[in-house]
Amino acid sequence: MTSIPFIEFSLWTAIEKHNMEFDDAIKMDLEPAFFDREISHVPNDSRGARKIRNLQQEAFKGIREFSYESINYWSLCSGEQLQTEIEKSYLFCCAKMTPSTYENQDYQLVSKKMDKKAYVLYHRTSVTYFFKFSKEKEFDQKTELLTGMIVTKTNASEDLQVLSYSVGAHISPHVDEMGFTSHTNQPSTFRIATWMLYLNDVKLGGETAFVSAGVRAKPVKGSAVLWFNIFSDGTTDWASNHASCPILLGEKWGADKWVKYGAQIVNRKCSLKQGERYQYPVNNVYLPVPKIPGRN
Ligand SMILES: O=C(O)CCC(=O)C(=O)O
Ligand SMILES: [Fe+2]
Repeated sequence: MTSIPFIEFSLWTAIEKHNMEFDDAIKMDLEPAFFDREISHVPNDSRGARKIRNLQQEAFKGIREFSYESINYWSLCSGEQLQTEIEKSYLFCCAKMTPSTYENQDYQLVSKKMDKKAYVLYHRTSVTYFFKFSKEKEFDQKTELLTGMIVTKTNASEDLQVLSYSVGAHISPHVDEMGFTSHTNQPSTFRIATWMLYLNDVKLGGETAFVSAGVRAKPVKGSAVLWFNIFSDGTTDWASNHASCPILLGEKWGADKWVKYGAQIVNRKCSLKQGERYQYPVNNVYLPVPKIPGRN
């Protein structure tokens, strides 16, 4: 049987080894795995880790380019405010719903169907599972109502993907759709938009961090975030680059509904210009489209 002193010894050895390597490496692009060190305040934490993090954060403050995605990732996850007032004013509430009419029903719809066929990937330490909702249109109809997009038609959206995160789990920065940027799949299958639901309240951490847009969404049970992944010419919009911050306390449950490009063609015009963002009406008024730093 393993003794407590042996576990303690192993733990301290691991921490020391980690710190030594960390201080040697002087990494400019830290992996998210290093991220929670600052927050959990591991005793004898590496001084190098703290110093580098603070220096980087100071140096790259406000620069939200692709190459600084890790820095922006921890900054957002640590609670830093990266958006300007003008940028903040572009965010709006799609629909005001009372939690009782909306979130409870979705939560039940989801939990009723859960089974064990979930999987984990390295850069996503959450567990994910796709539901077969082919016969249940109720959820898709609600999504349609709330997003103003076409969701219920055949091939208009993917099956709901449910995500479950335990303590420490995270998803690294990524985009949900590469569009014409990297592959030659049928454009109709592109994930034009992501509609992400939060199914529980997370005690600490677990925010969705938009590393390029410089904003994070706190998981609040019954709320959802909608964002577009591609420009109207079908190429990647790197402003949609996002991640899930590590869970520090509690657990996180979420669900992604990916809406497809093909089905939207009737009410969303293609653009003749490169890199143009979609415009969509809020209370029948078309809002200005913000310029957000992307990859280039
Ligand atoms: O859980 C989150 O906040 C983000 C999830 C996500 O990015 C994804 O499933 O693609
Ligand atoms: Fe994603």
